[in-house]
Amino acid sequence: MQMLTTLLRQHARPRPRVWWLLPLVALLLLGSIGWGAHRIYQERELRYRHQIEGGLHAVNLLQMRGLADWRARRMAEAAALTQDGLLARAVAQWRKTAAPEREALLRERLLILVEQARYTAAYLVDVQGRLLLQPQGTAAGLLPAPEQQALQQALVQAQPVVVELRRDPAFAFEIYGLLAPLFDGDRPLGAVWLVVDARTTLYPLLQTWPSHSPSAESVLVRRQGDAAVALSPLRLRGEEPTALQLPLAQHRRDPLVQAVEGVRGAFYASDYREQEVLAVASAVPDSPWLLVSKVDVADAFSEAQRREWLGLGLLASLGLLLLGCIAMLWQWRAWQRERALKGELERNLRWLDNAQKAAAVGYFTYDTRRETFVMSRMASAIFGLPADGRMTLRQWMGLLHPDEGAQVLQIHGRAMTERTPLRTQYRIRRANDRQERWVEVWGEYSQASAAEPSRMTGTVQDITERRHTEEQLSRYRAALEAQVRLDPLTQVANRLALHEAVTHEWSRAQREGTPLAMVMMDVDHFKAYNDYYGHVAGDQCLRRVAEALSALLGRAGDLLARYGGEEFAVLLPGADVPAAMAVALRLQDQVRALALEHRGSACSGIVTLSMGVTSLHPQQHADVAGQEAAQILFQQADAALYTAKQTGRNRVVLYGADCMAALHPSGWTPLTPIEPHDL
Ligand SMILES: Nc1nc2c(ncn2[C@@H]2O[C@H](COP(=O)(O)OP(=O)(O)OP(=O)(O)O)[C@@H](O)[C@H]2O)c(=O)[nH]1
Repeated sequence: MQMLTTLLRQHARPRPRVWWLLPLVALLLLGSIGWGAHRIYQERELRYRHQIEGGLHAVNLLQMRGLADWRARRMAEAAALTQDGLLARAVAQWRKTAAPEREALLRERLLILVEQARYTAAYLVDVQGRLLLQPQGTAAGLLPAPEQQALQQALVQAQPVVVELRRDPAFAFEIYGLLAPLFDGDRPLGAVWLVVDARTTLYPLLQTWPSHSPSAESVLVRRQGDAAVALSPLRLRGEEPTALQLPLAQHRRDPLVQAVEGVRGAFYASDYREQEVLAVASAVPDSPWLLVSKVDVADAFSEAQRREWLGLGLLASLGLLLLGCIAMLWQWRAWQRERALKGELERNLRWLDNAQKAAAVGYFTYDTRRETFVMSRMASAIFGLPADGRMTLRQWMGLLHPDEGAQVLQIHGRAMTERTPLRTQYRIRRANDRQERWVEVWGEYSQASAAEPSRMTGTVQDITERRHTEEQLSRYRAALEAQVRLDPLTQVANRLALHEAVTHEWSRAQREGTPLAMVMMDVDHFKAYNDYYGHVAGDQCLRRVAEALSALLGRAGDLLARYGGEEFAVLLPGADVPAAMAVALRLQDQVRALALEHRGSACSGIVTLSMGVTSLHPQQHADVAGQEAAQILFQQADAALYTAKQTGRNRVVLYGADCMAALHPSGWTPLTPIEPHDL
């Protein structure tokens, strides 16, 4: 116990106040979330950078390789021309004798070069750089200065020489030139000048980008004195390719200048538009050119982010789709479960309804706070209400039978206050047809908690038919009871009724201290009557005697009974000996007054009675109980009757000691009591 108290005290002790720690914890939490978000942002940015730099590097490398391959292929084609002995002999012969068929042959050869190898132009030139032939016919004029220089170099080196990309007034576009020298043995014959349009063959190599970024482009750049000369195909700007000349000293931060200055790989710079760009620079093998691929930083990042968002969006969409599918599946299963439950509930309700109908029992709940009944269909039908299952307290009170309304309310009120089960039957007037019906209500009040309203749940049963049957049964039983105590011939009480009355009246006599008298009587010579007049007449005689006797007895409590055969007895509560004798004599006179002829009688010509009279007083028989008193009364009256018979009949004898001696000469013997089943 002590331990419990200690524990309770510990439990009840106020806890330390830590509320001031909460803002600190919240601040720390916020700080760590912010720091985490910053770290994630930094990591993401770094990842973007690596991703973009890697992508740009790959593009630059691919384009540079494309350029190198392209140049190598052109050089190989030019070398093949130099080594073509047939071509050299044909040129030598044509130069010796300019026959038209030889010229046509050479023109054909030049045409094949233009069409198959996709050169813009192909010229045959002599060793001085004079233009001799082209696919369309003879040509006139001199090689431009750079090509002239390249021709001399080619003739000296006996191998093709490239004239790098440049602008020439004779062409409307940047050109790339090749001079393939021709020799007849060791004797130089001239050369084939191959002209390439950079726009159609070279620039497309720089325009292959995996991105739609508008600022992404690749530029060819080379040093020319103190300037960087750049050729940009201007991939997506819809403009003519431009050639830029950037003085090195003025554009130090420009990516093209930096590339010319020797920077390689990926680097960040600011271009001629003052935009921050990411650039990758690499040298094109076997050429003075550098390839610079660049993209605006903002543009590249937004594109990478867009790609990531696209991926994320795709993932999120897939996730949502999956969630949607799961939700639909869950919903479908819930719907299936609900449908099964509903089915089962409906089956149960139907079963309950049928059971209620079969038993004519309805159930209800009464809410004491709302003063409303919620009932089953059967209960509504019993009260004669619509099947919506609702009934207010006022409605219910209106249905109660006016004779019992107050009593029913009292019974309900008591059950509610004392929380005792309610078992009651009362009458109602049905709401729909105002028919009077009996109902039996069983209910119990309950209350889940103090906050909840108390409610009564119970059953109501229409017992009208049962009540009617019970009433009929009780009437029938009462009639049967009466029949059991009635003599069928004379319609007066029988021996059983007499015995019950004697016991009952003796108890009353004892209570009230009053006497109780008995007169026993017997029709004289009745055997002779039967013998003379027949049994039917005998029955009739007995009926007339009984009628006469009952007509005389008018006092409440006086009882005439047929004791057996032609014997009658009269019980006289409150009668002492004189009063009993007076009644007996009057009875005798009454029968005599009938003057029923009796030719067989030895004592008179009419029907007469012999009577024995006795009266007991509780004062003299204080300890005698009902059964015993009845025995004494019957015995004494019978003894007196016996004496009356013995002494000549047609007389009244009062019981006395001599009567008993006469009745039982060998001594007194108590009479056996008469029980109802003896009848
Ligand atoms: N008709 C008719 N006769 C009955 C009835 N009950 C008894 N008896 C007859 O009543 C007669 C009674 O005869 P007893 O007991 O010899 O007596 P008694 O002939 O009246 O002679 P005492 O009583 O000595 O005067 C019998 O013959 C019975 O058959 C009855 O209900 N109807």
